[in-house]
Amino acid sequence: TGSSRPQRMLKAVQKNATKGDPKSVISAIDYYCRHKEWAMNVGDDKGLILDSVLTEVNPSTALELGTYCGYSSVRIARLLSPDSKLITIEFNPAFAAIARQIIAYAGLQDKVILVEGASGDLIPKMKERFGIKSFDFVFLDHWKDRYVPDTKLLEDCGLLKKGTVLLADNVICPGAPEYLKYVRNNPRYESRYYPSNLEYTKVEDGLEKSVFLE
Ligand SMILES: O=C(NCCc1nnc(-c2ccc3[nH]cnc3c2)[nH]1)c1cc(-c2ccc(F)cc2)cc(O)c1O
Ligand SMILES: [Mg+2]
Repeated sequence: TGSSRPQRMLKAVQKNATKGDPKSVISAIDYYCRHKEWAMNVGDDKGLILDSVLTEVNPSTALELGTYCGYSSVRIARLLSPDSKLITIEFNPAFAAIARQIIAYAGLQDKVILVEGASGDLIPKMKERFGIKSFDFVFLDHWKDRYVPDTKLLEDCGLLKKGTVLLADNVICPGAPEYLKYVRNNPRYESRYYPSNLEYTKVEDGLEKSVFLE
């Protein structure tokens, strides 16, 4: 059997990036996915918005739902301060295996805790397993029909505090219409849409930033 798209992406990183240099890992993936083979990373355009929100929030504990190959894990972890941590949840073991290698290649394995499993099962275990009181930042980039149930679960598990920032990818394409309705009509959130484009394409997409108010 041949290689998979994530395996080819890892090869491109090992060939074109410098070990321990997160910026070169990000550029190698963006180059490969723009010129060789599209893949569902948040990408360079939306990545700049992710970077600016992260710099503003400067989270001590961040959560990512949907690791895929680790592109956004690297984008997030490279901007975290020394004792901060990113916990990233990935459902697909094959994706997780590649993501671990890409995160390690970037030299960020000490800042990233990659957990394999379903978000719905793992979110309620965050406190007991990782000693998390609450998250300062959550990046939603997993199955789009999980955005609402997992946001509600984070609320119910007391994992959001006043000022926690949720940033959701793909609210236009593939789209998360129920999520937009949920956060935009909810007095507990202050939401704002950041227009951009679907990674490596001219198709419209964007990020929704929602601040938890209580
Ligand atoms: O499906 C996406 N992302 C999700 C992957 C994932 N990686 N991990 C999970 C997970 C992780 C824990 C989970 N727990 C329960 N379900 C889970 C699912 N899901 C996605 C799709 C597109 C896309 C756009 C246009 C197209 F024509 C085709 C595709 C673009 C994007 O930026 C995406 O993020
Ligand atoms: Mg996405």
